[in-house]
Amino acid sequence: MAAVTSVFRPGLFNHKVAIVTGGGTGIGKAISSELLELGCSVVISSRKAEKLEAAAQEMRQKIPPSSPAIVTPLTCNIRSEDDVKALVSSVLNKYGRIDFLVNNGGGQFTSPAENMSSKGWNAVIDTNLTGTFHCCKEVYSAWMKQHGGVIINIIADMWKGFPGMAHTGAARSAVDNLTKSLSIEWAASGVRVNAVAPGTIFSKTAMDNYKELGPLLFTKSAKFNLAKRLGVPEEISSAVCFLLSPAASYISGATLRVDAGQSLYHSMWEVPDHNAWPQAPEGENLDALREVLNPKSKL
Ligand SMILES: CCC/C=C/C(=O)SCCNC(=O)CCNC(=O)[C@H](O)C(C)(C)COP(=O)([O-])OP(=O)([O-])OC[C@H]1O[C@@H](n2cnc3c(N)ncnc32)[C@H](O)[C@@H]1OP(=O)([O-])[O-]
Ligand SMILES: NC(=O)C1=CN([C@@H]2O[C@H](COP(=O)(O)OP(=O)(O)OC[C@H]3O[C@@H](n4cnc5c(N)ncnc54)[C@H](OP(=O)(O)O)[C@@H]3O)[C@@H](O)[C@H]2O)C=CC1
Repeated sequence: MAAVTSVFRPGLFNHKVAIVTGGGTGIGKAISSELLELGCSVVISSRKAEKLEAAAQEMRQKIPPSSPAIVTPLTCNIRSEDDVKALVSSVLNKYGRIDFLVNNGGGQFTSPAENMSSKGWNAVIDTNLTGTFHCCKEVYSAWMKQHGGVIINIIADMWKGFPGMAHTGAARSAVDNLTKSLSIEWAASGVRVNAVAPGTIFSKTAMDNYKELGPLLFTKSAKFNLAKRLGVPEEISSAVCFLLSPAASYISGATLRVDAGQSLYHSMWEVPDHNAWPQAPEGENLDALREVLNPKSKL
Protein backbone atom coordinates (compact mmCIF):
# COMPACT_ATOMS: atom_id res chain seq x y z
CA MET A 1 0.00 0.00 0.00
CA ALA A 2 1.45 3.38 -1.03
CA ALA A 3 2.08 5.71 1.93
CA VAL A 4 0.39 9.09 1.67
CA THR A 5 2.66 12.04 2.30
CA SER A 6 1.32 15.40 3.39
CA VAL A 7 1.74 18.29 0.96
CA PHE A 8 2.41 20.52 3.97
CA ARG A 9 5.88 21.34 5.27
CA PRO A 10 7.31 18.79 7.76
CA GLY A 11 7.28 20.22 11.28
CA LEU A 12 4.40 22.60 10.50
CA PHE A 13 2.56 21.52 13.66
CA ASN A 14 5.53 20.48 15.82
CA HIS A 15 4.61 20.35 19.53
CA LYS A 16 0.94 21.19 18.93
CA VAL A 17 -1.75 18.96 20.45
CA ALA A 18 -5.03 17.96 18.79
CA ILE A 19 -8.13 16.05 19.74
CA VAL A 20 -9.71 14.28 16.77
CA THR A 21 -13.05 12.65 17.56
CA GLY A 22 -13.71 9.56 15.48
CA GLY A 23 -9.94 9.69 14.93
CA GLY A 24 -9.48 5.92 14.53
CA THR A 25 -11.34 5.34 11.25
CA GLY A 26 -12.01 6.81 7.81
CA ILE A 27 -11.73 10.58 7.60
CA GLY A 28 -10.63 10.93 11.23
CA LYS A 29 -7.84 8.42 10.72
CA ALA A 30 -6.54 10.33 7.68
CA ILE A 31 -6.64 13.63 9.59
CA SER A 32 -4.89 12.13 12.63
CA SER A 33 -2.20 10.49 10.49
CA GLU A 34 -1.46 13.70 8.60
CA LEU A 35 -1.29 15.74 11.83
CA LEU A 36 1.12 13.20 13.33
CA GLU A 37 3.28 13.36 10.24
CA LEU A 38 3.38 17.16 10.60
CA GLY A 39 4.53 16.98 14.23
CA CYS A 40 1.22 17.38 16.07
CA SER A 41 0.46 15.00 18.92
CA VAL A 42 -3.03 13.59 18.49
CA VAL A 43 -5.57 12.16 20.88
CA ILE A 44 -7.84 9.91 18.83
CA SER A 45 -11.13 9.43 20.54
CA SER A 46 -14.35 7.49 19.98
CA ARG A 47 -16.56 4.90 21.68
CA LYS A 48 -14.73 1.65 20.89
CA ALA A 49 -11.45 1.12 22.75
CA GLU A 50 -10.28 -1.87 20.70
CA LYS A 51 -10.70 -0.07 17.40
CA LEU A 52 -8.88 2.99 18.75
CA GLU A 53 -5.98 0.95 20.13
CA ALA A 54 -5.49 -0.85 16.81
CA ALA A 55 -5.57 2.45 14.91
CA ALA A 56 -3.06 4.01 17.32
CA GLN A 57 -0.68 1.06 16.87
CA GLU A 58 -0.87 1.42 13.12
CA MET A 59 -0.32 5.20 13.27
CA ARG A 60 2.68 4.87 15.62
CA GLN A 61 4.51 2.78 13.02
CA LYS A 62 4.06 5.51 10.41
CA ILE A 63 5.14 8.58 12.39
CA PRO A 64 8.35 9.75 10.73
CA PRO A 65 11.39 9.66 13.07
CA SER A 66 11.74 13.44 12.60
CA SER A 67 8.29 14.07 14.09
CA PRO A 68 8.06 14.63 17.88
CA ALA A 69 4.40 13.61 17.80
CA ILE A 70 2.69 11.03 20.01
CA VAL A 71 -0.67 9.37 19.42
CA THR A 72 -2.94 8.54 22.34
CA PRO A 73 -6.22 6.60 22.10
CA LEU A 74 -8.90 7.64 24.61
CA THR A 75 -12.49 6.44 24.66
CA CYS A 76 -15.29 8.97 24.79
CA ASN A 77 -18.91 8.95 23.70
CA ILE A 78 -19.45 12.54 22.60
CA ARG A 79 -23.16 12.17 23.38
CA SER A 80 -22.22 12.18 27.08
CA GLU A 81 -21.16 15.51 28.54
CA ASP A 82 -19.42 13.69 31.41
CA ASP A 83 -17.38 11.63 28.94
CA VAL A 84 -16.34 14.77 27.08
CA LYS A 85 -15.31 16.53 30.32
CA ALA A 86 -13.25 13.48 31.30
CA LEU A 87 -11.61 13.38 27.86
CA VAL A 88 -10.60 17.04 27.93
CA SER A 89 -9.33 16.76 31.47
CA SER A 90 -7.23 13.67 30.59
CA VAL A 91 -5.73 15.42 27.57
CA LEU A 92 -4.79 18.46 29.63
CA ASN A 93 -3.29 16.25 32.34
CA LYS A 94 -1.19 14.38 29.80
CA TYR A 95 -0.18 17.15 27.39
CA GLY A 96 -0.89 20.43 29.21
CA ARG A 97 -2.45 22.05 26.13
CA ILE A 98 -5.05 21.61 23.34
CA ASP A 99 -4.29 23.59 20.21
CA PHE A 100 -6.74 21.95 17.83
CA LEU A 101 -10.12 20.25 18.11
CA VAL A 102 -11.48 18.36 15.10
CA ASN A 103 -15.12 17.37 15.62
CA ASN A 104 -15.27 14.50 13.17
CA GLY A 105 -16.95 11.71 15.18
CA GLY A 106 -20.52 11.12 14.07
CA GLY A 107 -22.80 9.46 11.60
CA GLN A 108 -26.33 8.35 10.92
CA PHE A 109 -28.46 5.63 9.36
CA THR A 110 -30.65 5.80 6.26
CA SER A 111 -34.39 5.94 6.74
CA PRO A 112 -37.37 7.75 5.28
CA ALA A 113 -38.26 10.50 7.78
CA GLU A 114 -41.73 9.03 8.35
CA ASN A 115 -40.18 5.80 9.67
CA MET A 116 -37.71 7.42 12.08
CA SER A 117 -38.47 6.71 15.73
CA SER A 118 -37.95 9.43 18.26
CA LYS A 119 -35.08 7.36 19.69
CA GLY A 120 -33.38 7.11 16.29
CA TRP A 121 -33.86 10.81 15.59
CA ASN A 122 -32.47 11.74 19.01
CA ALA A 123 -29.47 9.42 18.61
CA VAL A 124 -28.42 11.24 15.45
CA ILE A 125 -29.10 14.75 16.78
CA ASP A 126 -27.36 13.94 20.08
CA THR A 127 -24.33 12.57 18.28
CA ASN A 128 -23.80 15.10 15.54
CA LEU A 129 -25.17 18.32 17.00
CA THR A 130 -25.10 18.00 20.77
CA GLY A 131 -21.89 15.95 20.75
CA THR A 132 -20.14 18.62 18.69
CA PHE A 133 -21.45 21.29 21.05
CA HIS A 134 -20.19 19.36 24.12
CA CYS A 135 -16.70 19.09 22.65
CA CYS A 136 -16.49 22.73 21.54
CA LYS A 137 -17.76 24.03 24.88
CA GLU A 138 -15.50 21.89 27.03
CA VAL A 139 -12.32 22.51 25.04
CA TYR A 140 -13.06 26.22 24.98
CA SER A 141 -13.84 26.52 28.70
CA ALA A 142 -10.97 24.33 29.86
CA TRP A 143 -8.26 25.65 27.51
CA MET A 144 -8.94 27.76 24.44
CA LYS A 145 -10.69 30.61 26.26
CA GLN A 146 -7.36 31.51 27.84
CA HIS A 147 -4.94 30.32 25.17
CA GLY A 148 -6.70 30.42 21.80
CA GLY A 149 -6.83 27.57 19.31
CA VAL A 150 -8.58 26.27 16.22
CA ILE A 151 -11.76 24.20 15.96
CA ILE A 152 -12.92 22.38 12.82
CA ASN A 153 -16.39 20.85 12.60
CA ILE A 154 -16.91 18.15 9.98
CA ILE A 155 -20.43 18.43 8.60
CA ALA A 156 -21.91 17.09 5.32
CA ASP A 157 -23.38 17.97 1.95
CA MET A 158 -26.80 18.92 3.31
CA TRP A 159 -27.13 22.11 1.25
CA LYS A 160 -30.07 20.80 -0.77
CA GLY A 161 -31.63 19.02 2.23
CA PHE A 162 -30.68 15.41 2.99
CA PRO A 163 -33.57 13.20 1.85
CA GLY A 164 -33.19 9.69 3.22
CA MET A 165 -31.15 11.01 6.15
CA ALA A 166 -33.24 13.99 7.30
CA HIS A 167 -31.97 13.74 10.88
CA THR A 168 -28.35 14.21 9.90
CA GLY A 169 -29.22 16.98 7.43
CA ALA A 170 -30.89 18.90 10.24
CA ALA A 171 -28.01 18.25 12.66
CA ARG A 172 -25.25 19.21 10.20
CA SER A 173 -27.07 22.33 9.09
CA ALA A 174 -27.30 23.28 12.76
CA VAL A 175 -23.56 22.71 13.18
CA ASP A 176 -22.93 24.96 10.17
CA ASN A 177 -24.80 27.68 12.05
CA LEU A 178 -23.15 26.81 15.39
CA THR A 179 -19.79 27.26 13.69
CA LYS A 180 -20.70 30.85 12.84
CA SER A 181 -22.03 31.69 16.31
CA LEU A 182 -18.98 30.26 18.10
CA SER A 183 -16.56 31.94 15.70
CA ILE A 184 -18.03 35.30 16.75
CA GLU A 185 -18.45 34.58 20.47
CA TRP A 186 -14.94 33.18 20.82
CA ALA A 187 -13.06 35.52 18.47
CA ALA A 188 -11.74 37.65 21.31
CA SER A 189 -10.03 34.59 22.78
CA GLY A 190 -8.11 34.06 19.55
CA VAL A 191 -10.15 31.00 18.64
CA ARG A 192 -10.93 30.36 14.98
CA VAL A 193 -13.90 28.07 14.29
CA ASN A 194 -14.55 26.68 10.81
CA ALA A 195 -16.37 23.75 9.24
CA VAL A 196 -15.60 21.36 6.41
CA ALA A 197 -18.50 19.88 4.44
CA PRO A 198 -17.36 16.72 2.66
CA GLY A 199 -19.04 15.24 -0.40
CA THR A 200 -19.24 11.46 -0.60
CA ILE A 201 -15.99 10.14 0.78
CA PHE A 202 -15.17 6.48 0.44
CA SER A 203 -13.61 4.43 3.21
CA LYS A 204 -14.34 0.85 4.10
CA THR A 205 -15.57 1.83 7.56
CA ALA A 206 -17.90 4.53 6.22
CA MET A 207 -19.36 2.09 3.70
CA ASP A 208 -19.76 -0.73 6.22
CA ASN A 209 -22.06 1.42 8.36
CA TYR A 210 -24.72 0.97 5.70
CA LYS A 211 -24.42 -2.84 5.67
CA GLU A 212 -25.62 -4.41 2.40
CA LEU A 213 -26.78 -0.99 1.11
CA GLY A 214 -23.25 0.44 1.48
CA PRO A 215 -21.59 -0.56 -1.82
CA LEU A 216 -24.55 0.63 -3.88
CA LEU A 217 -24.94 3.87 -1.91
CA PHE A 218 -21.31 4.81 -2.41
CA THR A 219 -20.79 3.62 -5.98
CA LYS A 220 -24.05 5.25 -7.07
CA SER A 221 -22.92 8.61 -5.63
CA ALA A 222 -19.76 8.66 -7.73
CA LYS A 223 -21.34 10.34 -10.72
CA PHE A 224 -23.13 13.10 -8.79
CA ASN A 225 -20.17 15.46 -8.65
CA LEU A 226 -17.97 17.33 -11.11
CA ALA A 227 -15.01 14.97 -10.66
CA LYS A 228 -17.13 11.90 -11.50
CA ARG A 229 -15.48 9.90 -8.76
CA LEU A 230 -15.74 9.45 -5.00
CA GLY A 231 -13.51 11.40 -2.66
CA VAL A 232 -11.12 9.74 -0.22
CA PRO A 233 -10.40 10.71 3.40
CA GLU A 234 -6.99 12.14 2.53
CA GLU A 235 -8.77 14.82 0.47
CA ILE A 236 -10.66 15.96 3.56
CA SER A 237 -7.56 15.78 5.71
CA SER A 238 -5.59 18.22 3.57
CA ALA A 239 -8.43 20.75 3.77
CA VAL A 240 -8.55 20.34 7.56
CA CYS A 241 -4.78 20.78 7.87
CA PHE A 242 -4.99 23.94 5.77
CA LEU A 243 -7.73 25.38 8.01
CA LEU A 244 -5.74 24.47 11.15
CA SER A 245 -2.57 26.04 9.76
CA PRO A 246 -1.32 29.64 9.82
CA ALA A 247 -2.19 29.75 6.10
CA ALA A 248 -5.81 30.11 7.25
CA SER A 249 -5.08 32.80 9.85
CA TYR A 250 -7.72 35.12 8.34
CA ILE A 251 -10.46 32.48 8.05
CA SER A 252 -13.11 31.98 10.72
CA GLY A 253 -16.83 31.22 10.68
CA ALA A 254 -16.48 29.67 7.24
CA THR A 255 -17.60 26.32 5.86
CA LEU A 256 -15.38 24.86 3.19
CA ARG A 257 -17.18 22.45 0.85
CA VAL A 258 -14.80 19.68 -0.12
CA ASP A 259 -17.16 17.90 -2.46
CA ALA A 260 -15.97 18.33 -6.07
CA GLY A 261 -19.02 20.50 -6.68
CA GLN A 262 -21.45 17.78 -5.50
CA SER A 263 -23.52 20.39 -3.68
CA LEU A 264 -23.92 22.42 -6.89
CA TYR A 265 -24.94 19.48 -9.00
CA HIS A 266 -27.75 16.89 -9.30
CA SER A 267 -29.40 15.44 -6.23
CA MET A 268 -29.20 11.65 -5.99
CA TRP A 269 -32.78 11.59 -4.78
CA GLU A 270 -35.41 10.82 -7.43
CA VAL A 271 -38.88 12.31 -7.01
CA PRO A 272 -41.24 9.86 -8.75
CA ASP A 273 -43.60 11.22 -11.43
CA HIS A 274 -46.96 12.00 -9.86
CA ASN A 275 -50.16 14.01 -10.20
CA ALA A 276 -50.52 14.76 -6.51
CA TRP A 277 -49.87 18.51 -6.62
CA PRO A 278 -52.52 21.19 -6.91
CA GLN A 279 -53.13 22.18 -10.51
CA ALA A 280 -51.75 25.52 -11.72
CA PRO A 281 -54.37 28.29 -11.81
CA GLU A 282 -56.36 28.63 -15.04
CA GLY A 283 -55.55 31.61 -17.26
CA GLU A 284 -53.68 32.70 -20.36
CA ASN A 285 -50.31 31.39 -19.14
CA LEU A 286 -51.65 27.91 -18.44
CA ASP A 287 -53.42 27.91 -21.81
CA ALA A 288 -50.12 28.84 -23.50
CA LEU A 289 -48.26 26.16 -21.60
CA ARG A 290 -50.85 23.52 -22.62
CA GLU A 291 -50.32 24.52 -26.22
CA VAL A 292 -46.55 24.10 -25.92
CA LEU A 293 -46.92 20.73 -24.24
CA ASN A 294 -49.58 19.51 -26.63
CA PRO A 295 -49.75 21.64 -29.81
CA LYS A 296 -52.58 19.54 -31.24
CA SER A 297 -54.91 20.70 -28.40
CA LYS A 298 -55.52 23.96 -30.31
CA LEU A 299 -56.94 22.17 -33.35
C1 LIG B 1 -23.32 8.04 0.94
C2 LIG B 1 -23.77 8.99 1.99
C3 LIG B 1 -22.77 9.92 2.58
C4 LIG B 1 -22.12 9.35 3.78
C5 LIG B 1 -22.16 9.98 4.92
C6 LIG B 1 -21.50 9.45 6.13
O1 LIG B 1 -21.60 10.07 7.14
S1 LIG B 1 -20.60 7.99 6.09
C7 LIG B 1 -20.08 7.66 7.75
C8 LIG B 1 -21.17 7.02 8.55
N1 LIG B 1 -20.65 6.59 9.86
C9 LIG B 1 -21.47 6.35 10.85
O2 LIG B 1 -22.66 6.48 10.70
C10 LIG B 1 -20.82 5.90 12.12
C11 LIG B 1 -21.54 6.19 13.37
N2 LIG B 1 -22.98 5.93 13.36
C12 LIG B 1 -23.64 5.43 14.39
O3 LIG B 1 -23.09 5.09 15.39
C13 LIG B 1 -25.18 5.31 14.27
O4 LIG B 1 -25.56 5.61 12.95
C14 LIG B 1 -25.94 6.26 15.22
C15 LIG B 1 -25.45 7.69 15.12
C16 LIG B 1 -27.41 6.20 14.89
C17 LIG B 1 -25.80 5.77 16.63
O5 LIG B 1 -26.19 4.44 16.70
P1 LIG B 1 -26.20 3.62 18.08
O6 LIG B 1 -26.52 2.23 17.69
O7 LIG B 1 -25.00 3.90 18.89
O8 LIG B 1 -27.38 4.31 18.82
P2 LIG B 1 -28.38 3.71 19.86
O9 LIG B 1 -27.97 2.35 20.34
O10 LIG B 1 -28.62 4.78 20.88
O11 LIG B 1 -29.66 3.50 18.95
C18 LIG B 1 -30.48 4.56 18.73
C19 LIG B 1 -31.61 4.24 17.79
O12 LIG B 1 -31.19 4.66 16.49
C20 LIG B 1 -31.94 3.91 15.54
N3 LIG B 1 -31.00 3.24 14.67
C21 LIG B 1 -29.67 3.08 14.84
N4 LIG B 1 -29.15 2.45 13.77
C22 LIG B 1 -30.16 2.23 12.92
C23 LIG B 1 -30.26 1.64 11.63
N5 LIG B 1 -29.19 1.14 11.01
N6 LIG B 1 -31.47 1.59 11.03
C24 LIG B 1 -32.56 2.08 11.63
N7 LIG B 1 -32.52 2.65 12.86
C25 LIG B 1 -31.35 2.73 13.47
C26 LIG B 1 -32.78 2.93 16.30
O13 LIG B 1 -34.05 3.51 16.53
C27 LIG B 1 -32.01 2.79 17.61
O14 LIG B 1 -32.80 2.37 18.67
P3 LIG B 1 -33.27 0.81 18.79
O15 LIG B 1 -34.28 0.60 17.72
O16 LIG B 1 -32.03 -0.01 18.55
O17 LIG B 1 -33.80 0.70 20.19
N1 LIG C 1 -17.82 9.39 4.37
C1 LIG C 1 -18.65 10.32 3.89
O1 LIG C 1 -19.07 10.28 2.72
C2 LIG C 1 -19.06 11.46 4.76
C3 LIG C 1 -18.78 11.49 6.10
N2 LIG C 1 -19.21 12.55 6.86
C4 LIG C 1 -18.95 12.60 8.28
O2 LIG C 1 -17.57 12.56 8.50
C5 LIG C 1 -17.33 11.98 9.80
C6 LIG C 1 -16.36 10.81 9.68
O3 LIG C 1 -17.01 9.80 8.92
P1 LIG C 1 -16.23 8.65 8.12
O4 LIG C 1 -14.83 8.66 8.49
O5 LIG C 1 -16.63 8.74 6.73
O6 LIG C 1 -16.99 7.36 8.70
P2 LIG C 1 -16.61 6.37 9.91
O7 LIG C 1 -17.83 5.60 10.15
O8 LIG C 1 -15.34 5.68 9.58
O9 LIG C 1 -16.31 7.34 11.11
C7 LIG C 1 -17.22 7.70 12.10
C8 LIG C 1 -16.43 7.83 13.37
O10 LIG C 1 -17.21 8.47 14.37
C9 LIG C 1 -17.02 7.78 15.60
N3 LIG C 1 -18.21 8.00 16.40
C10 LIG C 1 -19.50 7.71 16.07
N4 LIG C 1 -20.33 8.01 17.06
C11 LIG C 1 -19.57 8.51 18.06
C12 LIG C 1 -19.84 8.97 19.37
N5 LIG C 1 -21.09 8.98 19.86
N6 LIG C 1 -18.81 9.41 20.13
C13 LIG C 1 -17.54 9.40 19.65
N7 LIG C 1 -17.22 8.97 18.43
C14 LIG C 1 -18.22 8.51 17.64
C15 LIG C 1 -16.83 6.33 15.19
O11 LIG C 1 -16.07 5.57 16.14
P3 LIG C 1 -16.78 4.61 17.24
O12 LIG C 1 -17.72 3.71 16.52
O13 LIG C 1 -15.60 3.92 17.89
O14 LIG C 1 -17.46 5.53 18.20
C16 LIG C 1 -16.00 6.48 13.93
O15 LIG C 1 -14.63 6.53 14.22
C17 LIG C 1 -18.70 11.58 10.33
O16 LIG C 1 -19.23 12.62 11.12
C18 LIG C 1 -19.49 11.42 9.06
O17 LIG C 1 -20.86 11.43 9.25
C19 LIG C 1 -19.87 13.61 6.30
C20 LIG C 1 -20.15 13.63 4.97
C21 LIG C 1 -19.79 12.54 4.10
